[in-house]
Amino acid sequence: MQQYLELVEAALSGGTYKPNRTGVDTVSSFSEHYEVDLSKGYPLLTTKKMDGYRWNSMLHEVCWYLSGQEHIRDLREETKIWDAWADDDGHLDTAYGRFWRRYPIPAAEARLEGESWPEAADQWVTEEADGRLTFDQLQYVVDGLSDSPNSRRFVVNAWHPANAAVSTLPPCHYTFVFNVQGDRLNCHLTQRSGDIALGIPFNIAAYALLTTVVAQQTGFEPGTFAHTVVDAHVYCGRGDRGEWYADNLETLQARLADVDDREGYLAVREWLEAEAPAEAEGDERLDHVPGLLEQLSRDPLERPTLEVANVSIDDLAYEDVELLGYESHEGIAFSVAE
Ligand SMILES: Nc1nc(=O)c2c([nH]1)NC[C@@H]1CN(c3ccc(C(=O)N[C@@H](CCC(=O)O)C(=O)O)cc3)CN21
Ligand SMILES: O=c1ccn([C@H]2C[C@H](O)[C@@H](COP(=O)(O)O)O2)c(=O)[nH]1
Repeated sequence: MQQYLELVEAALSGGTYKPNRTGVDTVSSFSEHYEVDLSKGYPLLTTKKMDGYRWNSMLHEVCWYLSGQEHIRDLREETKIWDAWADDDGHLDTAYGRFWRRYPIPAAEARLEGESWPEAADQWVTEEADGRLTFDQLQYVVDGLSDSPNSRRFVVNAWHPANAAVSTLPPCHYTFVFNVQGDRLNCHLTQRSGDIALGIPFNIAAYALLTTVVAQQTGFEPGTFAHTVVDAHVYCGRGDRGEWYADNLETLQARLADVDDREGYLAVREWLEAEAPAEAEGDERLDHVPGLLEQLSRDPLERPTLEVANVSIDDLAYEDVELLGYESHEGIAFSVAE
């Protein structure tokens, strides 16, 4: 997908050096945006291998979101990608699916005079085992798309400000809006923070799949996936390796400006590996820049397609989604900054 390569190129060429809470530094760019037409195929990256275990992780992650579970006890049987952020019981402080499917409704005593809130018996409201009321934002949107497709209120929000202020990892992709134009269902995702090498390829695949599923369930064609990433960053390593970029980013960017064909990115990578201090033992591949330069040197291949069984968002399971006609370049290993 050319748009992804342009995102990588934009962040590396225009970004600034930015340390952050993880201790793994970044090259970061503000407010990157791109759009993908889903009618032209499924935007699973082809410039690195995304089928096999990566596809498995991504698809189980989407099924976990749809489940509305607040824990990863089922998800961690299938993939380790969320393990580092959960406790031994599988509790996770990041509420994606839980807020999509079970957003908290204020208790009766917390409501102000004149405010409108649904009651326990109302549509899309669940009375939880302990009596709390929650709201199913995703089902509300799916039903609304069928009943009043021209509505401009199809917002699903995973951000709760008070929770986000104390959460160990508040949601990164925190709000999305569906919007119908003609027979096309479009989806706009806003992400506050995006790990370009590891997180974003999964995020693109997940929301393109979600849009395809919701379109199928509501009788629309999958339209455009639009993605805004507020802090779009490339991790560039820990310690001396990360700090090297503080002094050398300008030179790297001058070299990138001189690249005039894909091969040229490999020469930049060679220069970087010769100049930058080696990554310390245990920190290998926390610098994502070399791997992304390798990716920039590769030509995107034809997009695959998706075949999704006709099942509701409640029932969607791993076996219901098939990836067809996928071919890719080799996999690239990156380590995750915790
Ligand atoms: N730094 C960072 N980047 C992220 O993308 C990220 C976080 N933290 N924290 C929370 C979640 C967890 N996510 C992750 C975590 C790990 C991989 C990862 O290691 N991906 C490997 C494949 C691993 C596998 O499927 O088992 C890859 O090569 O894509 C991807 C997304 C996305 N999020
Ligand atoms: O779906 C996801 C989840 C997480 N990320 C990345 C973005 C950041 O690199 C980290 C989160 O760190 P913060 O300090 O909370 O921003 O995880 C992603 O890209 N996609």
